[in-house]
Amino acid sequence: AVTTDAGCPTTVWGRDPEIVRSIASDHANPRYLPGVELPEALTATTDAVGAVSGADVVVVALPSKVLRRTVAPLAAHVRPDAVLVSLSKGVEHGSDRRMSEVVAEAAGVGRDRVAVVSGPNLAREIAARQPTATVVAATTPEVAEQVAAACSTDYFRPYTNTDVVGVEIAGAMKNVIALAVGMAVGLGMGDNSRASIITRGLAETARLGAALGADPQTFAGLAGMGDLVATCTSPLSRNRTFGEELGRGSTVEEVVARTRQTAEGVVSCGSLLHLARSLGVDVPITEAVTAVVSGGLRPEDLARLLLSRARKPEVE
Ligand SMILES: NC(=O)C1=CN([C@@H]2O[C@H](COP(=O)(O)OP(=O)(O)OC[C@H]3O[C@@H](n4cnc5c(N)ncnc54)[C@H](O)[C@@H]3O)[C@@H](O)[C@H]2O)C=CC1
Ligand SMILES: O=C(CO)COP(=O)(O)O
Repeated sequence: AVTTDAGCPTTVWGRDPEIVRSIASDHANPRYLPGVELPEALTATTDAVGAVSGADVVVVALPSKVLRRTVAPLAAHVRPDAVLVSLSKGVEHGSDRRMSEVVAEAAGVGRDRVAVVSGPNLAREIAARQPTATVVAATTPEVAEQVAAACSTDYFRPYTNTDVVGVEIAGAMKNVIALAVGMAVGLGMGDNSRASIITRGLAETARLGAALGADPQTFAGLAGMGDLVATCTSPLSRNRTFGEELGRGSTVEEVVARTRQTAEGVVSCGSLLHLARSLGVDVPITEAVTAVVSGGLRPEDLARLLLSRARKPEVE
């Protein structure tokens, strides 16, 4: 919808013929965006090859788990000069690859042709055209600017950045931190606990980013603090809501069974922990969340575990 509003003819691909028909004919997606009116100019198709063939920008908005296998069959149909854009927030299980790396590999294109859009961008609020800002990151300013121009509207303001690593690590980590905040809320903890987890979550995100060569300033920006605050404080966040249900006593399996959409933090906390350990980076909140998700720790023991760690300087 944003690219359509930005004046770019846009086609959405979907697997479910009923949803595709509804987007194309009724300008609505009652399953995912009830009550939202989509732009009349937005078209939709179940033909993925038709959707990507000829497109100069291909936007990939898939759960991290299915990204590689969904993009790979389309590789031969992507225009050689097309730019691919990843909206996905996670780290691939098994390879620890960032989403833009997975897109580049699956599509068989250079990393300089893959951009990332990430920021405080809850889908429902954007669909309702509520004002927000975001970050478009690409290895070159030219590609970032091309994508920014394609999604710039009077309610959606993109800022460009060439720190792809920082933007993606921030987007993946904030989901894990939102799970921890959700657990605290579900357990009845208040604003001090929430703010402490958000702030120390940002500290461990920046530490991991630094070890991967990210620009420290990215973490104070929209894709860092901005998205972290939006996700950790919004009832619209699937990750925070998932954490809340864990905090109230549900098991991971029970919440997964009840949830139709993806809570990426559950999928990627283990990979992020693995990545951090391989670099010798301390990520205590991610470690605790991974322990809860894998069944090795009860949410009610999470605070005690984090607070009993050895004292240390705030800034190291
Ligand atoms: N929903 C949101 O507010 C935002 C989501 N993101 C990120 O975007 C990514 C996608 O998120 P959502 O759209 O919310 O996820 P979702 O769980 O709603 O799924 C997105 C779409 O992928 C389709 N899909 C699922 N499995 C598939 C498969 N095997 N093959 C092809 N398509 C499949 C689903 O049918 C759905 O239409 C995630 O990484 C998320 O972190 C980023 C910013 C905001
Ligand atoms: O990434 C998001 C907002 O920027 C969406 O968060 P959730 O995946 O937790 O719903």
